[in-house]
Amino acid sequence: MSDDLSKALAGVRADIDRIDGDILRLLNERARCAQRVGEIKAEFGDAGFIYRPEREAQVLRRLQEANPGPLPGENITFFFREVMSACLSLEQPLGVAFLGPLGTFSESAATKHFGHAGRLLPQSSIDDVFREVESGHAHYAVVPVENSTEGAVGRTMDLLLSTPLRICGEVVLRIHQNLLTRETDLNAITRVYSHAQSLAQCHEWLNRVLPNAQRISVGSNAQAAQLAASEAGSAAIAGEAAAARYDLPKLAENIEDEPNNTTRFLVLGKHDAGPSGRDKTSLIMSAPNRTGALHELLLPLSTAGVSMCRLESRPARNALWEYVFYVDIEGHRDDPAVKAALEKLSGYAAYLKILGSYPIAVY
Ligand SMILES: O=C(O)C(=O)C[C@]1(C(=O)O)C=C[C@@H](O)C=C1
Repeated sequence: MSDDLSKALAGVRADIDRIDGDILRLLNERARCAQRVGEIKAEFGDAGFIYRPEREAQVLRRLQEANPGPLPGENITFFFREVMSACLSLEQPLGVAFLGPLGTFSESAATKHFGHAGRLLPQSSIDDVFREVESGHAHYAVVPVENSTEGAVGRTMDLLLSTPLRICGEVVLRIHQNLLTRETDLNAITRVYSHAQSLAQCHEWLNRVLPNAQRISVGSNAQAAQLAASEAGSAAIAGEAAAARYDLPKLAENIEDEPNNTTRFLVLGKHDAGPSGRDKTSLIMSAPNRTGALHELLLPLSTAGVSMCRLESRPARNALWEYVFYVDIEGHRDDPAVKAALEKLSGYAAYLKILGSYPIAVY
């Protein structure tokens, strides 16, 4: 290194060292504030629910708006989620259940939302994820609910019908699929393992590039990666997290057919969230079995000026050819317009369950 270069770098590096020192001091000062918040919650008998999704969403939105750059807003969100995760763990370390094994997109969604200080509790089925929180073994659950290419996740939708848990947040994750294998030549691949949804998301790519490989559906794409890591001639379709976890090279990247492939996850706990200013409310309802009943059911929403952002129907399971409707609306259940619409709705609906109000995902 030339002397001039060393001198020029030393000056800027001294600035970086000084700034890092300031950041370190400020981070710990912030952590002490969070500890104090925890003590205040305890003093006021409010220690049960340390995690405050509405407050976290407000913090992240404010910082995104205030961000002058050059760091992109997405990075700011990532850093501050980690900061809040670390601060929260000083108040109370959170156990977060999700569909395992480690390396699934559900794990990525759980860490994206709760940061790395959360205690990850991988489960072997979506039923177990719900049970883990219902029984009090975990504080929160993160479950996939819909994918932009493949639609609703049926098991999650069905379990929402009967669970006492509440939705307190949502996580939106861009899904990039990769072909993971120890093989170095596509021609050597005779079997491709993945979760059925991931196989479907890469259907056209597989038809084009590996038309003769057998497609084998397994419980999760992390499990697929485990299999591909141990069997010659096999590959897995899975995400970055599985590639890193099982040390599998990527022979092809971003092989999903739909470039905007995105999955929405729900955060479930024993409470919903307070109003954050930009919220959603999720409901399940059923209409009486007569002409125009669904129209009547949705009318209170439009007359109150409440926007509907999602409507899905599913078989009621307890009666043939009867359906329940899953509806997401904009706003918090405490907002006057939403409150009025829900009151009206409860008069029309044969069945109405409010799953929770929660902040719209920040990313
Ligand atoms: O404001 C609170 O209630 C806190 O507990 C502090 C804090 C934070 O670090 O900003 C931590 C955890 C909560 O989920 C929300 C925010």
